Amino acid sequence: MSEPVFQPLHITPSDEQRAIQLRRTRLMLVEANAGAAKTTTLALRIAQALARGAPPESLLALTATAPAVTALRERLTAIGVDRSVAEGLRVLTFETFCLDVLAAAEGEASRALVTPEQVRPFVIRAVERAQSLPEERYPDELHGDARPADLVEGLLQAFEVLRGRLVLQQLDPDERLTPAAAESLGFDYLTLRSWQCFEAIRRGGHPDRPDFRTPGDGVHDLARLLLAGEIRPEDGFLQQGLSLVGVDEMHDMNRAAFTVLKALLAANPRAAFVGVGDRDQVIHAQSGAEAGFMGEHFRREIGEPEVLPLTASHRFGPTLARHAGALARKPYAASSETRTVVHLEPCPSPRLAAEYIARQAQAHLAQRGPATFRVLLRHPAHSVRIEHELLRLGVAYGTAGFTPFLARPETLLVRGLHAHALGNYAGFDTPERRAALLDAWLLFSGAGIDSVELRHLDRQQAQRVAVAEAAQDLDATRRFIDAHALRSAVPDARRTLEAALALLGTGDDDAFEASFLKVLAPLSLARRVFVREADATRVADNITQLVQLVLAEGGSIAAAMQLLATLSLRGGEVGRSRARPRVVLSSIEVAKGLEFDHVILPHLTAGEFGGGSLENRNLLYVALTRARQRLTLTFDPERPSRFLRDAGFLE
Ligand SMILES: Nc1ncnc2c1ncn2[C@@H]1O[C@H](COP(=O)(O)OP(=O)(O)OP(=O)(O)O)[C@@H](O)[C@H]1O
Repeated sequence: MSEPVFQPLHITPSDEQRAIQLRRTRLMLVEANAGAAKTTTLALRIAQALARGAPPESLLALTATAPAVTALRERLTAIGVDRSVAEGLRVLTFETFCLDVLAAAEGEASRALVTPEQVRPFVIRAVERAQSLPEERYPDELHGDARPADLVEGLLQAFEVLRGRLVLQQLDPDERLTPAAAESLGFDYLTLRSWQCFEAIRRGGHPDRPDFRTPGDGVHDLARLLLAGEIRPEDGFLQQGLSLVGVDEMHDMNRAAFTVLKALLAANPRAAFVGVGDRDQVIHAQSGAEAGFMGEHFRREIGEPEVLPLTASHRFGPTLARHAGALARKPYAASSETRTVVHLEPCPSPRLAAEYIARQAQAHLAQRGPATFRVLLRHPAHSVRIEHELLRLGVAYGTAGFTPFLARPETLLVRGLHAHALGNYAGFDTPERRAALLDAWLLFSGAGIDSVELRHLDRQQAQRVAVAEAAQDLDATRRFIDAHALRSAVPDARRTLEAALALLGTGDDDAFEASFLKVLAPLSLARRVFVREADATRVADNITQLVQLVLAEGGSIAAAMQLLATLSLRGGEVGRSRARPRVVLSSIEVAKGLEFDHVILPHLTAGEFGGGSLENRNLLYVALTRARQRLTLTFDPERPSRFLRDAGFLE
């Protein structure tokens, strides 16, 4: 009897796609260029399994990131898998999958610490513990000039690598850590001792589960427990009766995820495996992602896969394929009927670029078709001017991967300082808006809530209650700023904020232009709050962009602030509209795996897109290859990015 063959809607699969869809090989890998239909073909393979009668719960698709989950779900419904079936399928990030397995094994989920700011106190405690353990054999290796608080950023980065690469698991269990062993693992002794203490704090205190998990710890903990034999493939937690395991974006896999995959395949010997990826899209190398897991490691540790090709891009035409191929230095064919237009727009200043992009967005919306329009940004600070122009023109837009600039705490702080200095709270007319403003004040002032009535609550809850109460009316808001946000501020922050208030209180526009940024010192202000230097820099850049924008308005500072208040109200209305916005500004990371009819990639100017590192090149490669019909690149003609030449856009 011939078997049923799934027939997709809207597309006619190529012979290469059909081969992957129908092949019953146990292990299959597909390495292919962006847009060559990897995700679609994985979706076809899953749909084929359903057509053969596989129960939906026996199918599992895993990805490294949340955007890749969205992309695969979209493809499944696009090819005609019934929406209710598609929604019921397990398409998960490795992290979510592992957290589910751990919750089953441990009986209860551990609490999640998500931001570096939440993790910071534990890192500091870990360093202090490492430096004071009485049994330490190499105390001299652990004391330098830096204070533990100054080490946090570097340690968090190192911890991400240690987690993803399972570095300490490479040591013999009986081997003690020595400075020489640390060096052979590529880390300094203090980092590894601090990590051991951090892990002891994180995992101590409860016999069955860690006290908390940070992002990546789901995969890390499950991999660790598997390697230690504390959870075994045959224990049942991984035996899930699977008939198919698919992995999308497999180039983003690290050692920890690979360890879980290996155990999962061992626990489900009847499951076929299909992995798809593109080594030029590795953008998570900082957590140990390596294309080798779809190459030599796979062969050595899991088995010899059948490798099937997907040769040509179905997303865009030959011109864009040629540029993407030049950038990644590899052959790139296109079979798409689409003649993707590539347009270079020289923009001598960021302001001109923002105006150009906003006009393009406006023209796009005027067409009223279903086509999608996405502006992909290397840095969220680049969105400030663009959003400003969009708001001016009344263009409805959304953001993905970052907060709209008017809702960012640093924007609220600058507006709030001006409002407080002049007693004019225009734009802060609802309790929600005032609460957001007060949260921003508390964030940057470092002030805690010290109230006898709220002592029974933790810091976050106490802040929520106190802020909600103070935001009820304007007078209470004002009083709260004076009595809490300023008076209980950490001394440095208080001095800075009071100086900024004094400057703004003069109403002197020349003084604002000459000294506001000097007085506010955004980078120092942000460094007090954020652990990662990159976050502090981003926030400081946003403040600088905002101040430049206020100055560029040309009129008085008060009028510019009033305009921001008006635009903020308008932005709020846009945000409340239920329709899916057809113009979206996003980071490149969250656009991975997705595609749009018109993509604009601004600021391909020297120094703006990051250096010529492999990570930046891969980010650009991902960004370019999101376009279907039109790709627009803006750049300063005096200082074009070297990538424009590498990709053959410029001679
Ligand atoms: N046989 C086909 N005919 C026409 N279009 C197709 C066909 N197969 C896939 N496509 C279309 O090609 C586009 C790219 O497919 P897909 O997103 O699966 O590529 P990908 O290789 O996963 O891309 P990326 O690496 O960027 O994630 C989609 O719009 C998809 O609908």
